[in-house]
Amino acid sequence: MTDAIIRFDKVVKRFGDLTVLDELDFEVKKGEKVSIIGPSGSGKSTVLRILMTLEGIDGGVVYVDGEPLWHELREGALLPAGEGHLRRMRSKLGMVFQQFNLFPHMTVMRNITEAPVKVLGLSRKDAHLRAEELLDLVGLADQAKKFPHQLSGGQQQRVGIARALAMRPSILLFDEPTSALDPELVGEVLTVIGRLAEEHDLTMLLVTHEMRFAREISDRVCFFDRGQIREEGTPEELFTDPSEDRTREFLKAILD
Ligand SMILES: Nc1ncnc2c1ncn2[C@@H]1O[C@H](COP(=O)(O)OP(=O)(O)OP(=O)(O)O)[C@@H](O)[C@H]1O
Repeated sequence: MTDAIIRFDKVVKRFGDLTVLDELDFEVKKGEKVSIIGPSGSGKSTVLRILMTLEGIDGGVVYVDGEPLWHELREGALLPAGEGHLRRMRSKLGMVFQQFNLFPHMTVMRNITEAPVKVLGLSRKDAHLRAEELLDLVGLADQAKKFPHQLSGGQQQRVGIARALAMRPSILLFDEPTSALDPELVGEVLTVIGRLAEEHDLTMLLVTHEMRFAREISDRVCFFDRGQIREEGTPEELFTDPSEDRTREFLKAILD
């Protein structure tokens, strides 16, 4: 038995001839905050996209909350999952995207309440009350009636975070949430993510090129290279005393 809420067990992912994940073993414990860093093209975003059921897998098994994500156990055999199973499993996870992905024609409030009403079946009133709490949490209580184009990138990303939280996921995934932002707007988004990291029950998995997050907020940092975890440890261990040459080279290039 393991207390992992996310477990990749020898997961293989290919795009044509390209093997992006090569029998990847990877675990995240409940409540843990984990950063994935590594060179471009090493498969970091693919890990998140598989968890969000946006990409299938070609081998191995992914477990979320103790259940196979891409498979269903039927009569003792692991068979490909049906749409109902995927939908149920997907509801455990929320994702914050690099490009915010807000609905441009909807107000901030509507962006946050739409899925809870349509997917979770919440009443408009309950969804609205919850959205107000979340807007407060991300420091945007006075922006509910605005449209995305009336907000800065940092504000849009904070709406993106509120929107993901509105679905009450137990796991929150972040795919380079600050890389589309002007440098002066990164801090406000990091502050909100840092606040969320104090929530013990929320599991967070973050792909980032922003070493401040990896350093300050995560319990564990994983260095990805060519579809494998080459090295992992606490931020202290990985940033101050990496044991692998590849990690050292990567950190030197990114921190110089
Ligand atoms: N839908 C796709 N079709 C074909 N190749 C893909 C697809 N998605 C990703 N890839 C390739 O898979 C590899 C891993 O992509 P992925 O986005 O996971 O990398 P990454 O580590 O997140 O990179 P980056 O830091 O640049 O975002 C890359 O070589 C990419 O070009």
